[in-house]
Amino acid sequence: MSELALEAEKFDAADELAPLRDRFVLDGVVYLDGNSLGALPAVVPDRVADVVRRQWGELRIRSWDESGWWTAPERIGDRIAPLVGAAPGQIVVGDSTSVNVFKALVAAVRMADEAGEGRSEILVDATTFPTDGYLASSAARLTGHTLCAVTPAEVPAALSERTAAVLLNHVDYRTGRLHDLPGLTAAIHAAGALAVWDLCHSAGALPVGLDEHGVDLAVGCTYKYLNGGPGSPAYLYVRQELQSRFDSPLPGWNSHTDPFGMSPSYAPAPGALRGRVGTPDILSMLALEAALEVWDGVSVAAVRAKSLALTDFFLRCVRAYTEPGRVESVTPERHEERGSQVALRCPDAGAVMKRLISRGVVGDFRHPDVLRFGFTPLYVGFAETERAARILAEELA
Ligand SMILES: Cc1ncc(COP(=O)(O)O)c(C=O)c1O
Ligand SMILES: Nc1c(O)cccc1C(=O)C[C@H](N)C(=O)O
Repeated sequence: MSELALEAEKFDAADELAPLRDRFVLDGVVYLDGNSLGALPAVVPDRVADVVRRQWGELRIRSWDESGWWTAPERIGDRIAPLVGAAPGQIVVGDSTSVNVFKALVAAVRMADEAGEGRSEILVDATTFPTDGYLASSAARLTGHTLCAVTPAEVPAALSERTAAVLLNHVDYRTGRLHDLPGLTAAIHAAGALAVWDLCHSAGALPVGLDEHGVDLAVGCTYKYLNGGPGSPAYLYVRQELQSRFDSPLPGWNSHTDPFGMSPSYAPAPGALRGRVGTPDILSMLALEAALEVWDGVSVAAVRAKSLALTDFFLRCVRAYTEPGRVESVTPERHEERGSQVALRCPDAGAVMKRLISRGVVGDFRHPDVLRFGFTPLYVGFAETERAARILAEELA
């Protein structure tokens, strides 16, 4: 056994999160793709069966009240809140991340407009996951603002008295770079603008501190590190002090203060409920609620510590096993700048990832030349991390 393999055994033996793996349905595959689709939590299948057979099949319409269907978006939002550092009453679950990006950004721009300072520009992360960029462009056209794409590092210099809102990714989906949410939020506020953060690649992998850092609005998906399942609903955070000014661009009847009053005129509900739109997708939403039970008793700080240990160890193994220069890591070395993934560049990344998957090491290929490995500390261990690096080196040889 190699020295690194022995080291991995010691790390696994000392890993206080290791028992959590039993809360998931996993096989012998090394699953390093939880940043695209989290693994299935073991409680989910029976819960979904109960929702379908009993709540829907037997209680039928009564379940909107008796099974808590109607209030699921805010109840599950409160379950996500501690994972992203938010007090209750500020998060609703529903719709996709894309839709929530639109709601959050347009609402932010409307708040800025309302202040009457003539702020005419939106800044968007030039390195963003594409959907945010497309939606920012549409939001800018709809609100009559100009859109300026800058990298997160360029944001402080790009801010001005013209800036209305800034849309940023907390962790870059391609490189795994963790951006400075506290520092950038403070800079955005100092310029008098609003900060909207996309937490898709950070929530469930590291502490976010939404309340602590005064983030204005945030969105995120639940199918990555929150393991909610394919297409599980996303969430929208609206800071409490801003909720009364949150003017949704999608004011559906579910966000009406009296939905069953069936009034022809719209009057928004108080609080985070304003972020709701239409009827929630109950099957996905209750699968997510069950999935969130894996977090019972788990500290995000411990998850972060293990995530950094795993990514450090993977980088060490890759360097030890792979011919120098064969791959180049585009993931920052500094812990303060690293999310929960390692991204390695090589010209034949697409073909290499196909071979890796066929050998039971599942990561992602991201266009044009990135091998992406996501580390979900709740179920990934050190021995399999070493094995992944060893098989990768064989495939790169
Ligand atoms: C940063 C980021 N934003 C948004 C999305 C997509 O959101 P949606 O769930 O709407 O497809 C993803 C991944 O799919 C993402 O990585
Ligand atoms: N949402 C996805 C999907 O529906 C199919 C395949 C992948 C995804 C993803 O989530 C991709 C992911 N956001 C990424 O960072 O690449």
